[in-house]
Amino acid sequence: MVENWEKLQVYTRDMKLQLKPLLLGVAVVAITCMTIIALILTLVHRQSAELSYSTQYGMVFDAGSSHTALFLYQWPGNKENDTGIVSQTLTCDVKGDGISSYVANPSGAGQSLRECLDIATATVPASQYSKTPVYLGATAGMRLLSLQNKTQSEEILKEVTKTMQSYPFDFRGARIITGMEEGAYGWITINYLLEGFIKYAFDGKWIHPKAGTILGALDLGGASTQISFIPKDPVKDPQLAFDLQLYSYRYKLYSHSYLCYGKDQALRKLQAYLQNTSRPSSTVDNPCYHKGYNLTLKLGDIYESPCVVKPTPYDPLVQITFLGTGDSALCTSLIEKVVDVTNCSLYPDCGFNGVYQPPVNGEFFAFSAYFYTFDFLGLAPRASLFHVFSTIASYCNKTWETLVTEYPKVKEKYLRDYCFSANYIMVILLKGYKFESNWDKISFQKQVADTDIGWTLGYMLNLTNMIPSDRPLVVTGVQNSQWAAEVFFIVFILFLSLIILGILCVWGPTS
Ligand SMILES: Nc1ncnc2c1ncn2[C@@H]1O[C@H](COP(=O)(O)OP(=O)(O)O)[C@@H](O)[C@H]1O
Ligand SMILES: [Ca+2]
Repeated sequence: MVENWEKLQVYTRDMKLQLKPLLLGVAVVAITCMTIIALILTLVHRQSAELSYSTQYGMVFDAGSSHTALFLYQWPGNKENDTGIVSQTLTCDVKGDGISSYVANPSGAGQSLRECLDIATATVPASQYSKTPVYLGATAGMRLLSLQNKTQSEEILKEVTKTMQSYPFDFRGARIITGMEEGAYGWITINYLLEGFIKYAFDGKWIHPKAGTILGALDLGGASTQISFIPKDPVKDPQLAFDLQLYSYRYKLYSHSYLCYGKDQALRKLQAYLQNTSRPSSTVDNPCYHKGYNLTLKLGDIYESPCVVKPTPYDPLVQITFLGTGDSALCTSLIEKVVDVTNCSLYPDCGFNGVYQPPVNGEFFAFSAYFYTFDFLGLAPRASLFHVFSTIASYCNKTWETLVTEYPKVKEKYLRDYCFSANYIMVILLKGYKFESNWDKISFQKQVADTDIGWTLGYMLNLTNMIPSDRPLVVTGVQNSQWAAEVFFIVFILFLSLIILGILCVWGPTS
């Protein structure tokens, strides 16, 4: 018995001696292999996660009264709830005038969009076409046309729809947006780009920026102009109040769009006023045009718009000639005759033409034609009131001959209109919106973070639900389920290795 017992002990000891290096080897190999596998799996997980986060695209046509432009945006996929993440990939200017000018040839409006759609097709990866939403929003030019002739405006929208649907993108509609939307979306664009709604802090938390970091928006188009801001006190007229809930915060926005008060329609009003006061003469001085610049128009060019009242008698083919006199002060006083800055009968607070407006509040960005005009005159982003007035006066005072030699590359239409536009801007900003004591709060800007300021980005963010009404969740680099799988796998390997090492320890040193 004793002999057998000793034999068994010797046998076991020999076995242990033989197995120990084997088990140790197995443990080391297992730990190494599993660590490698864990690393590979982690990498694979991350890679596949990155693939599923491929860049997404969205685009919006801004069909303005004077021209149409396409804006293509991109953002990392599945991170739509983040903020400050959407950026502008490209812009494309559609050749020709705005879509409302295609009354006689509606299919031409559709055709005009093709060039930009082709460029977008070449830019967006083919795999993303069907996931790329495309919108068209038409503004005041089409608003006016639909007032004049609804059938014609519908015909044009039908044609642009047809063209957009013939591309492989996710067509989400072509419509006329309201003035209120135009104002509110411009305001959303600015504050989204400036991270005024929500900020991603260094500690990984979403924070709501301090009050006062929200800016107001001033947009000057050709046919309408918009003002949008958060007033100090609640908006009294519910028709001009825009209630928004963005990332759990409520904003009570004041927004108004003045139809017919874009700079091109305002110029028509001025021309109509001059024509009316000069009748029956067929020539009249225009102090908003430069000395040496004469312009002959048919009455139809002035009066074929719902923004002006036709005279009686009226013959659209009769001609009138405007003779430029380049007098800034006179130009301003004429503008004050077509923009009613005195009529505030309904409310103590008002903008112009009797429209209710609470006192302006906070900082503002002025974009579109505000920017083009002030940038051309070297007054952007900011200049003192004194400098602004003297610059405008000396520009208006230049003869047409001097201007053409000084700026050979600038379009005649723009060069001719900057004097009027600059004076118009000063009238509506100072006397209309009452920025007299807040002039230094306005900054004339075109872009924020390489993205154009306009209503299109806000429109897309809203329609694709990229600005949730509630606070976004913190987004990690990979999906949560993948994280869980990876963590579980690593813990499992460590556990297994510990068991093997434990067995070795229990068997203890044998030699
Ligand atoms: N480079 C420029 N210089 C001056 N004015 C410009 C320039 N580019 C565009 N504009 C003007 O800006 C205005 C843009 O208005 P638009 O967006 O077409 O109309 P709306 O917004 O009223 O539908 C037009 O009056 C156009 O002539
Ligand atoms: Ca516009």
